[in-house]
Amino acid sequence: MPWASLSTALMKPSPRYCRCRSLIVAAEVAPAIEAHKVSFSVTNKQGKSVPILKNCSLHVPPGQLWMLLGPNGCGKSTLLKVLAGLLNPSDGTVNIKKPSSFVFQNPDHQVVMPTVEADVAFGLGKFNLTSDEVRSRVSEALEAVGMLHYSQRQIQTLSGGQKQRVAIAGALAEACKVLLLDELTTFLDEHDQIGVIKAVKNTVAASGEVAALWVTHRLEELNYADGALYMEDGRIMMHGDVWSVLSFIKAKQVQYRDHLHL
Ligand SMILES: Nc1ncnc2c1ncn2[C@@H]1O[C@H](COP(=O)(O)OP(=O)(O)OP(=O)(O)O)[C@@H](O)[C@H]1O
Repeated sequence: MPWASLSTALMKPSPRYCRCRSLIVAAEVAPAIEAHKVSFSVTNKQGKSVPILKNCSLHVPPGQLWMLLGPNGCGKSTLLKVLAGLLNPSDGTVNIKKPSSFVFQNPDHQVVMPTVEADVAFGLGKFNLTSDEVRSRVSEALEAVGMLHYSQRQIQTLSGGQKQRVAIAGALAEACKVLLLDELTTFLDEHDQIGVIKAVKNTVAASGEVAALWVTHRLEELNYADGALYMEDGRIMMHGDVWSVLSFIKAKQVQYRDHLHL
């Protein structure tokens, strides 16, 4: 999707964008997500190495929600997979607080058990917890994403956004420190979209230690971000406070329109 076709509705500054002080304070804290000069290449059918990620460096402090933006095919999902350890970088280093959890785009691929409660408890089997401990972790996680009232509901009766929130609760129940979220709102209507993003924002802010990196195409979602990254052609072009990144994107859109003589 070219940037000129993206929503420009939220190009005005808002108090949420003025997080410079919190960013400076956060910079003194060890990042929850850190990548240093990460590159990733694939080998094509001709045996030639094709670079997908080029020298990407980033850091996300604990207790913050950051967004990763950029045009289609620039490498956002690949970067998220490298951060999650699903792909090995060709070069560079990744440091992520553990446990971390990757939540995918399609809500129907996230949930595996028949009821909400059973689904959130599903990943806890490996921890050797008592049933009281499991119940307490499941309730706290569902409460965090605003889904406690749904604990006995059949999964198939939930909306897409509610399924995403259950998937996030599953990660929280496992005490994950990092949430890597790949275009969660793509298949959701506006109401569900806002519900999921608020659940993540509130969870991250209330925990003070969970960090989330959220891939999106929707500029309006930046309203909820503490910081942002903008990628193009496998490179991170901007990394910092939301207002600076938005200004950068806006300048890009103007350049693009001028180029097309619009
Ligand atoms: N295994 C692979 N083999 C060959 N090319 C790949 C592979 N994985 C990713 N790519 C290419 O790398 C580029 C980046 O893909 P990626 O899915 O990370 O982009 P993206 O920014 O997430 O895109 P979108 O916004 O469309 O989801 C694309 O050109 C894609 O075709």
